[in-house]
Amino acid sequence: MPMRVAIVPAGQWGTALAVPLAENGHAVRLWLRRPEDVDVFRRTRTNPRHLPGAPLPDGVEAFPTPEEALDHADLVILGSASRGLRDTCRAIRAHLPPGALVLSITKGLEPETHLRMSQVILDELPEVEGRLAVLSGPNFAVEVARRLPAATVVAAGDPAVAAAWQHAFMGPRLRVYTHDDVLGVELGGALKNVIAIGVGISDGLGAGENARAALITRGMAEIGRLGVALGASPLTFAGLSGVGDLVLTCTGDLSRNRRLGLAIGRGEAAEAALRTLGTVEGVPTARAAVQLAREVGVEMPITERVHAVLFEGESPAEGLELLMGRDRTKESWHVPA
Ligand SMILES: NC(=O)C1=CN([C@@H]2O[C@H](COP(=O)(O)OP(=O)(O)OC[C@H]3O[C@@H](n4cnc5c(N)ncnc54)[C@H](O)[C@@H]3O)[C@@H](O)[C@H]2O)C=CC1
Ligand SMILES: O=C(CO)COP(=O)(O)O
Repeated sequence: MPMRVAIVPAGQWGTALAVPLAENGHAVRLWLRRPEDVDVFRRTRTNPRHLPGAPLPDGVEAFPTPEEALDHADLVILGSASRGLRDTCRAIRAHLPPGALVLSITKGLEPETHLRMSQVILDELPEVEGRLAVLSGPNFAVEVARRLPAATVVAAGDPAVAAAWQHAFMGPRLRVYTHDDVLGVELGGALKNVIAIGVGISDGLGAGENARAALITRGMAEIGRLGVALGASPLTFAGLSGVGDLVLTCTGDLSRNRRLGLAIGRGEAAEAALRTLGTVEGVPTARAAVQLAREVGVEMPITERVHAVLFEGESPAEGLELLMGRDRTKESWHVPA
């Protein structure tokens, strides 16, 4: 049955997700935060600020206010970067249709509170408890918008909620799997961005392909270690939202996190790279992840080094040397009792 879907706000990822939804016959409304972007959309049917060169199908409309975008919505997608998610929740609260299902597509941890994105949403919008799901997986927005084949995961506490989103999105170009481990799915999507910065740094330094594979694999180990300590199921990290997204982001040059790392590894200024790249979620997430890992007493050596390079003036070469010089250990996801 065709539904009304609001994407609030629609950045690169939210705009791309309008494509499979509209192709499934749903009426999609985008909230574009700058009114001039709405004018451009109405003339060109594109969102050039966030997703240039990707014309959107009939059935997608753009509006300058959340109120208009959310009017009679059955399904609501929160599409902000992590830094704007709280403000987004506050901006939509008064206009959120009662009973609408809500989906988080944001990958990150809040630096000040270490909360996952679904926890931030519930903090601001407690009334959506039971109606909230998260989507995460190996998905570059530009490829989804170009209708290249992709697979992703929707996780929710209530299987019927996850199934509703699966039904809304699933089509010939997008496979959607459901999951019940919200914590594990969200952590995989958030923490892999930090490792992708690390792999980019290593590649930018010219450390080689052996180093890249080692960082990806040991990165998975430390993500799993933190995840399990926090209560996630270890097998979640073997799935699309875990190793799937980690591999994509660490190896795909479309990744902004990887590209930030590449720039740093080549000796370029991080600030300049960040200005060009825009949203790079691994930066704020690195802060939260390091503190969270210390709080629960698990080691995240790669995340620690990325944090030190980003925020403590450590050089990429020093970071690599420190990783290589760590004490001998066994290969495990060992979590202290
Ligand atoms: N672009 C991609 O390929 C994918 C992105 N994601 C995730 O989706 C999330 C959004 O990323 P993109 O759409 O790529 O970023 P983007 O930079 O294209 O869009 C960010 C959106 O957040 C809004 N925003 C930024 N600061 C805000 C604030 N202070 N208050 C309210 N709104 C604010 C912007 O207006 C824009 O609509 C990120 O967490 C990212 O990790 C997930 C999968 C794929
Ligand atoms: O999450 C993503 C791919 O799954 C997008 O990666 P970047 O945010 O690094 O571009």
